[in-house]
Amino acid sequence: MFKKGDWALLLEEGRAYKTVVRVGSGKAQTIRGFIDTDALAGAPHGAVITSSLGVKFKALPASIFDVIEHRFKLSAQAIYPKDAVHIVKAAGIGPGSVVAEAGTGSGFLTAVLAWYVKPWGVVYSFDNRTEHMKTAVRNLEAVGLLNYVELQIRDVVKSGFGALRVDAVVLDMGEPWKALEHVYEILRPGGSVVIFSTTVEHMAKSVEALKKRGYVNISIEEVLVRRWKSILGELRPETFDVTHTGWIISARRG
Ligand SMILES: C[S@@+](CC[C@H](N)C(=O)[O-])C[C@H]1O[C@@H](n2cnc3c(N)ncnc32)[C@H](O)[C@@H]1O
Repeated sequence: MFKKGDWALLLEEGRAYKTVVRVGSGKAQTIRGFIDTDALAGAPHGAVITSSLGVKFKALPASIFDVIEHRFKLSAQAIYPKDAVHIVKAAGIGPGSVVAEAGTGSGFLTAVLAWYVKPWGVVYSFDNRTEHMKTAVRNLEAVGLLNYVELQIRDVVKSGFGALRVDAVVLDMGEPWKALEHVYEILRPGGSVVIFSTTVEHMAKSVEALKKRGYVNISIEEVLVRRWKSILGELRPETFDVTHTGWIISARRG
């Protein structure tokens, strides 16, 4: 049953349109008319709700990825979910992990990291720009994950990460190779560093710096996801899709 404050995924009946609304937040505007989200409070999962334009939606509990995709605000280029979950795997992150991240940006990746380290772990997340941090706070609050994140305004190239000891470090920032010296100081032996790079030049500099600093087990991976139409009689790849995002470079502190 939905309760006030839950996120609901609304699937238009018979069509591909979907959106996410917050239960009990009054009228929510969609391209199919207004939804009375108060009417969802107390309704069972799977209930049908009708918009002000008479369009019917099936309401299901939204996943963390539904909320990130439909409701997070963007103030810097964000990591796509396909890359975020692969970063989690590459860094060996799980419940209880202690992770440092730079930069926070809009907190898309931070939310995914926090989702995986909870309920015992923590994500220390750094950004040198206040305006991005404000967006991240708003996004993390929206999904109830702020308690698992320690945010700090800090230039990690100039000032490092402070006195931390972490299991993994994730870098999605300009010139991450310049932060690797500080990463080494906080990473426990055997811990993982993961760098997200969007260009070949960026990737080459990161790999070179990892080798120079003695990191081991360096690996470069790219996550390619091809979406297909799920309409019977039209089962084929989507015509338009995201083609390139970036490379995930991972290494261990030896
Ligand atoms: C591409 S965005 C990160 C997006 C984030 N991973 C997400 O999924 O929302 C890069 C961020 O790195 C921050 N940044 C760049 N250089 C930095 C530095 N030296 N120290 C800390 N943060 C830095 C920028 O301010 C920016 O917010």
